[in-house]
Amino acid sequence: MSSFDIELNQVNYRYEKELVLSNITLRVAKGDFLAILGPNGSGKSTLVKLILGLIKPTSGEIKLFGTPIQQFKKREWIGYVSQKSNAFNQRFPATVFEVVLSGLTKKTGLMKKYPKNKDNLVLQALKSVQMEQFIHQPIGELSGGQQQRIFIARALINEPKLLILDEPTVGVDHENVQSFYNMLEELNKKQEITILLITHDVDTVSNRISHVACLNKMIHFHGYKEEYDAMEEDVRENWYGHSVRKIHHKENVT
Ligand SMILES: Nc1ncnc2c1ncn2[C@@H]1O[C@H](COP(=O)(O)OP(=O)(O)OP(=O)(O)O)[C@@H](O)[C@H]1O
Repeated sequence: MSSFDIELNQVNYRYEKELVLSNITLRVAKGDFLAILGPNGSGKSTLVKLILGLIKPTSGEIKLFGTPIQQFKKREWIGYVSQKSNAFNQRFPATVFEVVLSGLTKKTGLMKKYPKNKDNLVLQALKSVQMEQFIHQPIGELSGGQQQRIFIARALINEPKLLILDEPTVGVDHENVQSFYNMLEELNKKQEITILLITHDVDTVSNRISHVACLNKMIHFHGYKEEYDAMEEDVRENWYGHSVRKIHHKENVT
């Protein structure tokens, strides 16, 4: 069995006439914490849609946990949190418990009921994101950052091996962004969950990630975070299309 959680080989994708992703070859190993960087419209969300199986590549091959995506059945191994998750208004009629439970994909029995230990599963997922004290609260009463943690718990209830996050800190205030990334780091290091994170927030997340991939229609760089840090600024600007801030990760330690 392949040691890669995600493997893309020479993947192309076009919407109508526009080639959005070109010759993408990318491998994400178990335990990697990969940040995908790229300017607006560079194909980041399209790449995620391909990995989630929501769209099919125009050409090329995608494997998940060593299995071609067409045959891959273990959907519960992959948790996904989008940037728009944290958008409930105050009156949304669901509690934190209900939102987390709704993420459970495996149900038991003929009638597809929730398992007997469902309360415990919800509690464990909430503990992983340090939100267990909010279990009975209406979701709409939580802040954007807290809601985003609840959506991560919703993904964690299936005990995924891989977590995909599309700009999860959009709408999260600056103070809470650091603790949000601390939590992701813990999930990665302690629970050994592989993380693929789309972000513009390179500076803040820099301490936590192991790898960086720079995408702008094609993969311009994929390697260890240290190699990315060592790259000259003008090289990065070349693929990014405009100036990008250099990472000073040691200054960001909390
Ligand atoms: N459903 C669609 N139909 C046609 N073109 C699309 C569609 N979705 C995205 N595109 C185009 O594909 C390109 C890549 O879009 P994508 O959303 O993957 O980029 P992105 O890197 O996620 O952007 P952002 O950072 O702004 O979210 C863009 O040129 C976009 O206009």
